[in-house]
Amino acid sequence: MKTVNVAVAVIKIADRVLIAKRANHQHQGGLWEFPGGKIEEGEELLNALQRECHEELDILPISITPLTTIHHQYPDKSVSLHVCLVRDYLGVPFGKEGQPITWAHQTELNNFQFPAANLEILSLL
Ligand SMILES: Nc1nc2c([nH]c(=O)n2[C@@H]2O[C@H](COP(=O)(O)OP(=O)(O)OP(=O)(O)O)[C@@H](O)[C@H]2O)c(=O)[nH]1
Repeated sequence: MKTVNVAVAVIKIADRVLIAKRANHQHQGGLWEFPGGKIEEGEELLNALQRECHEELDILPISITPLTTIHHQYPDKSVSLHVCLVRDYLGVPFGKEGQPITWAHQTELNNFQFPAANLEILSLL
């Protein structure tokens, strides 16, 4: 199965993390996620991360640090999540694609349902 490379932004300001709800029709739909999306052919990770944050949230991350890479096999899809920590950005985030977003306190992240691949990310925060 072909692996999909995904840029994932953990946007963390003080003790709060920005999460978004995936639309029902999407892969792993209805679950909460960190903003991001597929890295295009020949695209650099940081560029993909900035592009996705602009497309989904209307912000431009300006402080980006690689956090980890997670390889996960779903029954129908294989993904490599290239996770970066964003500590600063320009703009005011909103769900540009109509998706609900929220700033969750890091201690309450366990109350939200995430895709299985995200459990490892949550353990790092
Ligand atoms: N953005 C994002 N994707 C995630 C997370 N965790 C996780 O398993 N994924 C998986 O990564 C894959 C790519 O994400 P995506 O669906 O947002 O990418 P996209 O918008 O470019 O593609 P699409 O057009 O297929 O929806 C999906 O299979 C999704 O289920 C996460 O926290 N954030």
